Amino acid sequence: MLTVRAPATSANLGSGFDVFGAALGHPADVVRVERASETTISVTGAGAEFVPTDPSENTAGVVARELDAPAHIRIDKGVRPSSGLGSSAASAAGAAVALNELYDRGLSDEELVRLAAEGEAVVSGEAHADNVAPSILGGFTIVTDDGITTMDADLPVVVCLPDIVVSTRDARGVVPETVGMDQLVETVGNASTLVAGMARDDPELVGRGLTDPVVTPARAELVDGYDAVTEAAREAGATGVTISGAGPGVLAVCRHRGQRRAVASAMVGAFADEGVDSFAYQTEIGRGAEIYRA
Ligand SMILES: Nc1ncnc2c1ncn2[C@@H]1O[C@H](COP(=O)(O)OP(=O)(O)OP(=O)(O)O)[C@@H](O)[C@H]1O
Ligand SMILES: N[C@@H](CCO)C(=O)O
Repeated sequence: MLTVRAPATSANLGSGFDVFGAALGHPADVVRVERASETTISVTGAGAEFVPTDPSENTAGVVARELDAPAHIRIDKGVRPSSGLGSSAASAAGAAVALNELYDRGLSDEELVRLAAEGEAVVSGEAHADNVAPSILGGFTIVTDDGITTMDADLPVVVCLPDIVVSTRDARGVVPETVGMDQLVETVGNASTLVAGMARDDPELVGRGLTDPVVTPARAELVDGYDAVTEAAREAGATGVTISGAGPGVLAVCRHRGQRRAVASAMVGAFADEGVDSFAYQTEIGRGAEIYRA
């Protein structure tokens, strides 16, 4: 038996659609694996009722199949499904790290990310690595076809999770198929600013770099109260706000840890004013998946 904690993640970070991702200090999925002749899956925790236990439909089950590593897999969901916090990715990442260790396969970090991305494909239809990379590697990650770049980053954030469901499939459906040159230039500028900010642990630069003129405005239509919550977070001192992953989670970057409480309370209050219940995680960019009990 082996246990792995795989953290929630926030993909895109506004200007880095399908490229940027960051691991969060919490919440996390806990994945327990035990060798077996056939893979079985059981799921408990946040939103467990929405998670398939058929291994061919569960991201962790697909990882076991791809690695040819059958196991009894127990997933304790800390990351609510369809949250924008990389829920399905956390299970895939946890399973990849756990099964690699359980079966002593010796995969490299990059191979583990590719394997976990195959697990993700069962949910989104495509193998995205922008959530699984930070869940496995930790910190801030940049995923391109040519490889993965990782960076440690120390940044306080708040992620507010409204009680509405937005599936990644639906959120991808509203993304514009083309962009104008002005939007391209703005996006490149913001993405570059964000990377410089991550390298310097500078919340002002990261906050500025979260702005995105293309994907976030289209997706904001799917998140009731998004504009009001953004404004409230900024008024409470956040340097920047964006949709976390495909939504509906909303991520705000704070200047210092002590500010998170006020930002969290402002975001929850703004959602409440729109008639939406929500919960805010006061967290930070954190570590990747950890094997914490063998
Ligand atoms: N192990 C798993 N954990 C969570 N969801 C899973 C898992 N396996 C399959 N799913 C399915 O994946 C869907 C949730 O994934 P989705 O990508 O929509 O949300 P997310 O991972 O929270 O968001 P995002 O990728 O935007 O951060 C649900 O429909 C759920 O049934
Ligand atoms: N980059 C992906 C993350 C969610 O899987 C998206 O925003 O659609």
